[in-house]
Amino acid sequence: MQNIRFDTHAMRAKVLSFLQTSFDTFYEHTIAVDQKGILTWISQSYCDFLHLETSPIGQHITDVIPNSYLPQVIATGKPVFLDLLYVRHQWVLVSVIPLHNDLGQVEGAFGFVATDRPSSMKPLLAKYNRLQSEVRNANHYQKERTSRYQLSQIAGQSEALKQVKHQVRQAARFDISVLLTGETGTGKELFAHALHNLSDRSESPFVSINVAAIPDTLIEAEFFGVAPGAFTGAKKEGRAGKLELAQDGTLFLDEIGDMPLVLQSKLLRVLQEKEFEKIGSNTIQKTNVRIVAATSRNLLKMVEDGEFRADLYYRLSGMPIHLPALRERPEDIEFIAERILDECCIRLNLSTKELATDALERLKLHHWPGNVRELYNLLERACILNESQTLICAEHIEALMEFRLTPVSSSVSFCTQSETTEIHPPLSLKEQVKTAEIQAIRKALSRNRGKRVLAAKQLGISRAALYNKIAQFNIQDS
Ligand SMILES: Nc1ncnc2c1ncn2[C@@H]1O[C@H](COP(=O)(O)OP(=O)(O)OP(=O)(O)O)[C@@H](O)[C@H]1O
Repeated sequence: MQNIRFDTHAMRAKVLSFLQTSFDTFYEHTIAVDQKGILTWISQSYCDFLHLETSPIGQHITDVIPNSYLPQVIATGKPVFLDLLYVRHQWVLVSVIPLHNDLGQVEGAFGFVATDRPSSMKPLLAKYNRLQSEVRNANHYQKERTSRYQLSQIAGQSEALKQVKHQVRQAARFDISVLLTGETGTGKELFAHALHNLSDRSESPFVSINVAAIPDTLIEAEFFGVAPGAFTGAKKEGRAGKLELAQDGTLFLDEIGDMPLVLQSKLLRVLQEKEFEKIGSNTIQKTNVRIVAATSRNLLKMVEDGEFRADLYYRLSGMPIHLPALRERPEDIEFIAERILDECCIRLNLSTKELATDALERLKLHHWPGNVRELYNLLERACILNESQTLICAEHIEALMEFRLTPVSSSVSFCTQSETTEIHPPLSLKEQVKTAEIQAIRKALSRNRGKRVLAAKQLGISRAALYNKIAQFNIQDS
């Protein structure tokens, strides 16, 4: 059933009426939109499920179900069969089919929810997750070159996030370089995947390279590849670099601020000339990739300080997109937290959990230096430690927040819950946060005997972000 066509209006009306009744019988919920995505019909059961008090007929589908597949089906004319969709804090199994007119043009689409019952979804979701992880393990090499996330999977309803999504959609339409900036853990990599998936290059590879994670001595080989027999010890058959693997697709350069100056010049040449040479080769290879770069560092400041090439900066930032920190969009915390709780419970095979109102309020008060990654780690621990609970409360959250801000005398100290609290005039929030970060970093470094990679992991931030903070706060290794 690729599409539905009708020879006459009368037949169309008859068939549509028949289909609506049948679908209403066979499926839990049904919905229909016109070619502009405006809702023309919705079953009462779907209204109930969505907790809609007034009829949504006449509204745009994304105002009712923000991540619906219907706009995609209208745009592409291709159906979606039995896919998972996250609606009203739970997964549902949906199908969407386009409706074509006599000229073959899409004139609307039908959506069906096959089931919304968590009990019947659980085995399916568990199997889905298991299969996904098997595929990941079995085909890790290939996986590195595929893009995993869609824009609709990025949770959040804040104006700031909507603006970012809009910019990503726009950037995806044009073949320009994109520079994603924002603090660690704000979702830069997630958006890079989504951008690739939305672009015309989505059928080609998505290849990522974390510049900060590769030693300077190896980065050129990783980037450009090595010609056969280039040097003693090199593989006889040579090795393809990430640039070559990303041919026709997207090359994601994470932590671009950590790129050595020598490689910056070479990357500039790739961007300008669209060609490169493998290490140990004189042959020039043509390249066709879209570069999406990301950094949590202040690249403009690095340009001023002579640490980053100005010409490369402007080449990379064809479309600069800034991701706001989580603390700047507290209204997103609820959506993201619920998504994380569901994901964690399914992945860890735990009973379903919800967030209590006081827990949400507590989460909104936190500063989130590690942004969504930190939130993810905290909620994952909350799920594990409160395995038998169905409600995650403020006290569960509080217990996991390593440092509680407690003003003591003229300075800020960080007490565990068992320590007493004195009330004194508080310092500014900025000062308190800074002190908290310094304390947290010192503690993580000392716990991990100065090993920064381990400390960064424990803090839920990237290695590069940790290096930045150590320099910024002038923290000495003890
Ligand atoms: N809006 C969101 N909805 C759901 N998950 C999110 C969202 N934003 C970020 N995440 C999750 O947070 C984690 C960190 O995201 P990501 O790695 O994309 O951040 P980043 O900005 O690239 O971090 P870094 O600068 O440290 O590399 C990932 O697990 C990602 O899936």
